[in-house]
This record gives sequence, C-alpha cells and structure tokens, in this order.
Amino acid sequence: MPKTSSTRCCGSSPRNLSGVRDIDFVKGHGTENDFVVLPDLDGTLDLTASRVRALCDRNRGLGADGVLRVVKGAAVEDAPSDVDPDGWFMDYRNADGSIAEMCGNGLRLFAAYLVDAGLAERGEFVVGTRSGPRPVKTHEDGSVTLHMGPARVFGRSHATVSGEGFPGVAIDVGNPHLACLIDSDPADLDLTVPPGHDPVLFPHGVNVELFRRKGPDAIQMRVHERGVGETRSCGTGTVAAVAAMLHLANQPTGASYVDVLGGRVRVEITEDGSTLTGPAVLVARGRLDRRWWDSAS
Ligand SMILES: N[C@@H](CCC[C@H](N)C(=O)O)C(=O)O
Repeated sequence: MPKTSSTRCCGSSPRNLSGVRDIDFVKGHGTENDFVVLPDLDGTLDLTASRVRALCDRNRGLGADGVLRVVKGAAVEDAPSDVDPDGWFMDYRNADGSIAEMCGNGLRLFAAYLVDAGLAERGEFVVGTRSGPRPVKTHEDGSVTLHMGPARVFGRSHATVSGEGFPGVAIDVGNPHLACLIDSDPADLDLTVPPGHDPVLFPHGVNVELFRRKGPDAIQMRVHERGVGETRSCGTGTVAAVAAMLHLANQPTGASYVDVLGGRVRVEITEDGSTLTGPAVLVARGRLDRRWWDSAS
C-alpha cells in the first residue's frame, strides 16, 4: 500500500508568520554528489537559474551540486516527446543554474524520494528525464538501479590538467563526457581548475573523468563536472568511464565497480545499454523561507 503524499514533505506547507506558504525541500545525496529536491507537484514553482545558484551556494543557501525539481512531464516545456506527460519528471539543474540532460546520482535520489513521499511504489517504475524515459528499480537495502540507456562513443580527444594532456574517449550518456584512462594516481590531480577540452567536439561543455584500473573488477575515478566543478561522484561519469575502459579494450560488454571520492557504484554495459547501481540517501526535510526564495529570484 503506497503512503499518501501527505505523510511526507509534499503536501502544502503551513503558512509562515507573513501568511505566505514556505517551500518544501528535501536534501540528499548519491555517493556524496548532493542535491536539493524540490517537490513541484502542480508545476507552479518558478525555478530560475538565479534561485538554483542561491540554493546550491554552500554559504548563502542550502548548498548542493544540483537541484532536482519533481514535476509532471506535461509541465516541462522541453521534455522529450517519448516521456510520459502524466509521469514524474526529473528537472535537473547544475549548481551554476544551467540545465543538463541527465544526472545518474540525482536520478537514484529522485527515485528514492518518490518512494519515500508515496509518489511511486517501491520496486520498478519509470522516470522522465531530458535524455528520455529511464526505468529505475529501488531495492530493500536503499540502493537503486537505473537503466541509463546506451553509452555512445563519439570520438577521441584530450583533457588538459595542470598543463598535461590526457587522452580520452568522448562518450554520450545523454550528457557529454570525456573519460580519460590514466596511469598515475587520480588523487594527485589538481581539479580546482576546469580541465581544458576541445570546444569543437564539445560545443556545450563536457564532464571530464580521470580514472585508473584498481584490480580486476574496479576502477578509481575523479570527475570535474560541467556546471559544477569537481564533485565527489558523477553517476553518468561512472558509466562513461566503464564504457571508455571497455572501448579501449575492444570489449563490447562488461561490468565494473567504480570507486569515487564519495563511495562506490556498480556499472554494467550490456548489448542493450547500461545500468548503474548505487546508494541514495535522504538526509533532511525542511522548508525554504518564502522571503528568501523571493529575494533570490
Ligand atoms: N552529477 C551528475 C551529472 C550532472 C550533470 C552534469 N554536470 C552535466 O552538466 O552534464 C551525475 O551523477 O550523472
């Protein structure tokens, strides 16, 4: 029996002292890639880029790598045509206010939120994203498996870090990645500055992964995300890294654990596409002060 939406955070919040309704939020993370979840069940929230930047700011806002607006597909103007208009849609925004097509860690958290809020039943369901409908499965232990679609190789290029060039594979996982297999320890890299990349191959920017093999069934990875900076994990990036590793080894399919700064996920590349399994953690529920929200417009 699913919980009703009123049991959790997505009913109308009480009015504040000024008589206006505050705005519900949930904070959570997937392998420490952290997000503010904003339930917008009737599609009325005006989520401007400026408000996203304020929310994600770790000093003047809540602090996060991104924002996940929970909304019906019908309310999203740029939703792909194969997304169910009556289904839940993950409207993902990067911390700098930009829109991205897909977010793997965010989608695990989004799925966990839907179940927790009684908006979906535990088990298998489909979530709409800007890279299309994504089947998800929530597990008893709190982990979530995502069907991520194909990881498509579209070229070779270089990332430049501290003046050094690292060859990599360009991979489309709904969003663009440059996954570079390196010999050295990723922990030694300085990712405080965005890695240089080829703007012709990546006209809309790119997420850069630097990874090395760590035993027979694991890789170690760091990532610099487009629109965010270095994060402690990137779900689509882990899929890109495993796809790149297999591509370089001329293996069409395979699987690997991926160790990121914030934990471990498992990626499988199959004939049909790819899956990503990892944790999703709901940390807190609260309310944004409406006056703060209005001032951040
Ligand atoms: N952290 C995400 C990816 C978020 C989008 C990315 N920064 C982009 O701009 O493409 C993940 O877990 O996949």
